[in-house]
Formats: sequence, C-alpha cells, structure tokens
Amino acid sequence: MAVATVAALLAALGGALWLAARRFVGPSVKRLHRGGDSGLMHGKTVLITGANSGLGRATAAELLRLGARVIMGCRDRTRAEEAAVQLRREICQAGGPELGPDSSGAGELVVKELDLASLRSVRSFCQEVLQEEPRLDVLINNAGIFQCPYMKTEDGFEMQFGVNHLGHFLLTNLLLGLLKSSAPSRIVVVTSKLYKYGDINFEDLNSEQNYNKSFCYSRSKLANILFTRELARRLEGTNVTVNVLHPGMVRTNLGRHIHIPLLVKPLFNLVTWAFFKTPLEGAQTSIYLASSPEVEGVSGKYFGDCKEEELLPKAMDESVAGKLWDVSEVMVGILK
Ligand SMILES: NC(=O)C1=CN([C@@H]2O[C@H](COP(=O)(O)OP(=O)(O)OC[C@H]3O[C@@H](n4cnc5c(N)ncnc54)[C@H](OP(=O)(O)O)[C@@H]3O)[C@@H](O)[C@H]2O)C=CC1
Ligand SMILES: CC1=C(/C=C/C(C)=C/C=C/C(C)=C/C=O)C(C)(C)CCC1
Repeated sequence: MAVATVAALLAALGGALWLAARRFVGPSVKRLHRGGDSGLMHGKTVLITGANSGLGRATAAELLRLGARVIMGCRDRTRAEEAAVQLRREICQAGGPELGPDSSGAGELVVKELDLASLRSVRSFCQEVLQEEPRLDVLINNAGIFQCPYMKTEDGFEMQFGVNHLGHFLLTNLLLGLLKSSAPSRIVVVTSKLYKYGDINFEDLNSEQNYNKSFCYSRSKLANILFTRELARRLEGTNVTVNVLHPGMVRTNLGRHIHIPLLVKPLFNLVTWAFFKTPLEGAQTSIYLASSPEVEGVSGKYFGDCKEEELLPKAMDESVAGKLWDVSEVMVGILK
C-alpha cells in the first residue's frame, strides 16, 4: 500500500515537472514588438470587440502600448471599465506612456457598450462611433462565445451564430463607410481552427431542428472565414484590407460554458497552463495583422502564428460565401 502511494506521488511529481518544463522550455510565440516601436500605432484608432477579456484584452494592451487610440466594444460596462483601469495601470507600471486625451504621443482607451447578441445594440453602438470618431483605422472582430447551451439572441438567432457571425457582420457593414474614408485601413477577424468541423447548413441556421453546441461553434467560425473572403472580394481597390486568423489554443475565459467536474479541475488547469498559450502569446497574430507594415495591402488571407496558412476547400467556396453574405444581409435587415 505504502509503495503504491509513494509511486503515485512520484508519478504525479514527475508529471508536474514535465508539464512545467514544457511550459518554460517548449516552443512559445515570441512577442512581436519590443520597446523600440512604441509609436507604431500613434494617430490610429482601433476598435476591438470583446476587449475586456482574454485575447481582446491582450490585443488592446499591446496596441495601446504602441500608441493607438483603442475603443473597447464590450457588452458589460462594469467589466469593461474594470479592465480599462487595470490596463492603464499595467501600462503605467511598465513605464509606458501616460494615458489620456491630453497627453500627446500616448495611447488612449475608450469604453463603449456593445452587445453583439442584440442588433439594436450593434446599431446604437455604430451610431455613437460614427458620430464621435472622425476615423477608424483598424476594426478587430474578436468577441466570441463558445459552446453555450441552446440560447437565442434578442433577435431570435442561435447564440453562437448570432454573436460570432451575425453581430459582427452587421457591425462591420455599418462601419465600412468610416473604414473606407480612413483608408488605408484594416479589418481583422478572429476565427478558430475548429472551423474544420463546421458546415453552413442554410436550411437550419438557427439550429431549431437540431442543436449541437460544438457544430454550431465550428459553423460560426467557418462563417467568419467565408465572411472575410467575400468581404475582401467586395473591398478590392478600396485600400481597406480584411484578413482572418486563428490564435491557437489559448488559456482564456472562453471555456466558461464547459462543465468540468470539481475534482478534475486542478488537473485541467495544469494541462491548460502547460499546453495552452497565454493571452499575450495568443494575441500576437491579431496584433501583427492590425499593425505590421509587412501585411500592408494583403487581403483575404488566413493566418496562424503570424504566418499565412492554407484553408480547407470548404472555407474557400465562393458560392457558399456569396450565399452566406446574401442570407446574412436579410437576417440582420440591411438588404438594400
Ligand atoms: N481561447 C482560445 O483557445 C481560442 C479563442 N478563439 C477565439 O478568440 C476570440 C476571443 O476569445 P477569448 O479571448 O479566448 O475568450 P474570452 O471569453 O476571454 O473573451 C471573449 C470576449 O467576447 C465577449 N463577448 C461574448 N459575447 C459577447 C456579446 N454578446 N457581445 C459582446 N461581446 C461579447 C466577452 O465578453 P464578456 O467578458 O462580457 O463575456 C469577452 O470579452 C473568440 O472569437 C474565440 O472564438 C479561437 C480559437 C481558440
Ligand atoms: C474549460 C475551462 C477553461 C478554459 C477553456 C478554454 C480556454 C477553452 C478553449 C477553447 C478553444 C480552444 C476554442 C477554439 O476555438 C479555463 C478557463 C482554463 C478554466 C477551467 C475550465
């Protein structure tokens, strides 16, 4: 008995050491920007959806550090204000620029309410942005919801498709005029490698006949890619580019709807800590596409770890992309 206990303890210790070694010695994504280029985004306005948490928060922090005026589009004002206070504090502690509208050469943070599960909220958010912002250089469609139980948005759409695709579809369309008048400008879309397991089943986009939470997430992420490719085609010659990226597996709050038994949680936390990227590592491709001179003029491409990657044929199907665009216009009520 005692031997078995000691063996189990040694195995656990060995496993923990191996995971720790993997975390610190294993490959990790390098940070793109170092102290030297802190003015790269000076004079540029960036709008990030879901900027209070995870990848969006890390993207906001870095673009702020690079001098951008960052608009955080968030559904919960309290959570967003808290994140903004922390971000300002972190940048100041790291010796970054003083943040605020009065300080020249400094990034600035603005919090605005945006619930992508409500077309009314998207419309009033855009109205406010169009009234208050003279320019918009980068739009980052980052917010997302993952494998929630069956829920509908305010307008009756299946939640994952509604937030991840339709909300961003309306948002982007309403801000296109401002992006065009600010050109050269960029749109960055955050998808997932899990798009591979999705299909655009036009006959049941609201999943009323059958709801599979994994399929619906994958479908919404496939929609993000098809949207990007169709938009890139429509934007040819405008000097507005749009690219899509997957961040890899990142330790964020995205898994909030996944139920993990209490006893397994510590092990799960250890595994995600060892194998998942940190939010700052995961955000590098978003930051790259938003700010790097290397991708100036590049449009309609799919990226991972700051490099272009191949897509499956189903994500490059122009007829599905065109049909999805037309159906989405009807669903969000912007059919001309
Ligand atoms: N983490 C990962 O491993 C991966 C993430 N991704 C993608 O990355 C993106 C960012 O996710 P991540 O940072 O991981 O997850 P988080 O849950 O940490 O962040 C998601 C953000 O989206 C916001 N959001 C959710 N629903 C809405 C809504 N209705 N209206 C406005 N904002 C909303 C959340 O707001 P709130 O905090 O108020 O809930 C939060 O700010 C997502 O698009 C996700 O699909 C892709 C592949 C892997
Ligand atoms: C489940 C869970 C977590 C994280 C889950 C994540 C990060 C899921 C990632 C999903 C992916 C890879 C989506 C791809 O598109 C936490 C927050 C560690 C806490 C414990 C429960």
